[in-house]
Amino acid sequence: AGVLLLTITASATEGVGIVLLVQLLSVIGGALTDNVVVSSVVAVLAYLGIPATAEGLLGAFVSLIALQSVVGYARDQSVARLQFDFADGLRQDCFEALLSAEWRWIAPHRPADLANLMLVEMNRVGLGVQSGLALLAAVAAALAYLGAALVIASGLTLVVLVSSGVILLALARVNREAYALGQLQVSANRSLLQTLQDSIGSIKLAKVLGNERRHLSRVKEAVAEVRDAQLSFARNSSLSRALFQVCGAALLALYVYLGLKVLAVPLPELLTLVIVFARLMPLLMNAQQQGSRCINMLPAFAEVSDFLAASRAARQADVTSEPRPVQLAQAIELLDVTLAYPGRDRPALEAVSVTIEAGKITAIMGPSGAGKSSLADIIIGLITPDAGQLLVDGKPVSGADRQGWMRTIAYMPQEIFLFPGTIRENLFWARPGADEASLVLALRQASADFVLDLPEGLDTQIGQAGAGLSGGERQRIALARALLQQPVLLILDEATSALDAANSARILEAVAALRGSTTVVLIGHTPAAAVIADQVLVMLEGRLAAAGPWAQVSDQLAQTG
Ligand SMILES: Nc1ncnc2c1ncn2[C@@H]1O[C@H](COP(=O)(O)OP(=O)(O)OP(=O)(O)O)[C@@H](O)[C@H]1O
Repeated sequence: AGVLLLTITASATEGVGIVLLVQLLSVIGGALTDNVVVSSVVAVLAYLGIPATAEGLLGAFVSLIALQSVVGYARDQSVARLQFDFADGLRQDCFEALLSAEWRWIAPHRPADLANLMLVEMNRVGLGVQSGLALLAAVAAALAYLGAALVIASGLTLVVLVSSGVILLALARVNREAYALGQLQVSANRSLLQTLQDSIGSIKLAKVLGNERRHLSRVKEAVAEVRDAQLSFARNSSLSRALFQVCGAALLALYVYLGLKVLAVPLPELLTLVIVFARLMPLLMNAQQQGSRCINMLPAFAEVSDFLAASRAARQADVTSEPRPVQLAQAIELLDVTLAYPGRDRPALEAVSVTIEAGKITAIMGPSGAGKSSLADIIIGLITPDAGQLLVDGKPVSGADRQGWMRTIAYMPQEIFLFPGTIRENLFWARPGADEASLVLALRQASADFVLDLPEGLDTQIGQAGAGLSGGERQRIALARALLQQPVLLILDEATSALDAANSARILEAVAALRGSTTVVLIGHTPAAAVIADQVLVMLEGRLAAAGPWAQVSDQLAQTG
């Protein structure tokens, strides 16, 4: 509302300025214009003690322009603030909606696409808002000029109005192209970010394989795609500006001719009209340019608002701010669980029923794609199965309990994440403000007490994503962080598969020591984990193929081949 008020005020000063100008010309020409608006302006000036002389009018004109500049300055500041407030607010809404969405909806999204949406497209939305407000300002100023022109010479102004409308209509095709180019820009931005992320993520591999040039040419292609979309839009803008200028000049010449020869408009008014139209044309041109920029940004806005609507529709139901922790005393059961991902012929899980006893270690094994991670996602409560149930101590985990159940679980994926900062800060993520003794105990339990021997101990800084530590060290710190949570259930999803035998054995030893106190689920391909497990579940093509102690299951597998 503030921006609108400032825009209207700035525009009104433009209109009044013109009226002052016509009055000035009348004074110079010696004939005062007999017009209600002009005489009102003169009356206001008289009230302010400013005489309707050349000096008085010139002084009023300069003061008015100064006022206009001050208001314009304030408006520009407000527009900039509004632009960022809008984009930042939308960014925050999108991120909140993303965090609150069901994992099943989030999982297929590529991180680079989400980053592109939150960074690049959101900035473009901000620029669109800026253009929209500039369009509003240009239209308001044009209306003020037109208002002043109507006061001075209504007939001629109507001709101007109609012909300006015709020019704008003629540019409709240019605007349609601006929209299509905006859509192209969205897909080009997305593919650039994706290509950059892939290439940066695989620099090490590129060096080893010696295919840096291939990466370079892929990035070059993606950059060229973005540049082409931007250049096409710049060409589109320049073309519309050039067309507008030529048509504007031709029309101005026509109006002056009509004013002089046909409508016999008095000279001071005609001169003022020339000024009005000479100022009006760039304003309308600016309005067209800003409008076209706004249209170009519309696909980015559509992308962002579609994403926001879809993530809100995928909102995890029954989210409460204070979830009740779910206790586990006897067993976790899956009953006839079936899960199918969209676009896949075969269900990822088909009628799977398993029991995981509390305090025991369960290993889920099977080849790649057998459904191990999907099974873990259902046990965690991240995904609700299409059919079947998750029971904890015989009670279904659904509604608000699902959130409470997730809070009691620690999950360690293969690609663990350490935040940049100290080891202590990383451990605090699991239990803020945990005392020294608990930290040391968790590190010992996770076989990560090497940390205590580092020169800076718990205050050792670790780089981005845990740089400066070996894979095994990172994994053990992550295990200590998971244990600090004092989880009811600990899930290690392929957590040792990237480690060497010695490191993997260390982690498994630490896990084996949890037997009796924590329920553990180990997911993996290797028998090493199965050996320490009380129970092994073997998955094959989405079905449970065997279940029991490793000795029994391995015999069964050997028999069936
Ligand atoms: N988000 C998803 N969208 C579509 N299909 C998926 C999705 N996640 C998994 N799948 C498919 O479901 C099946 C089971 O996948 P899952 O990740 O559970 O197997 P897995 O046994 O854990 O495999 P791996 O050992 O390779 O991690 C696979 O065919 C996989 O392609």
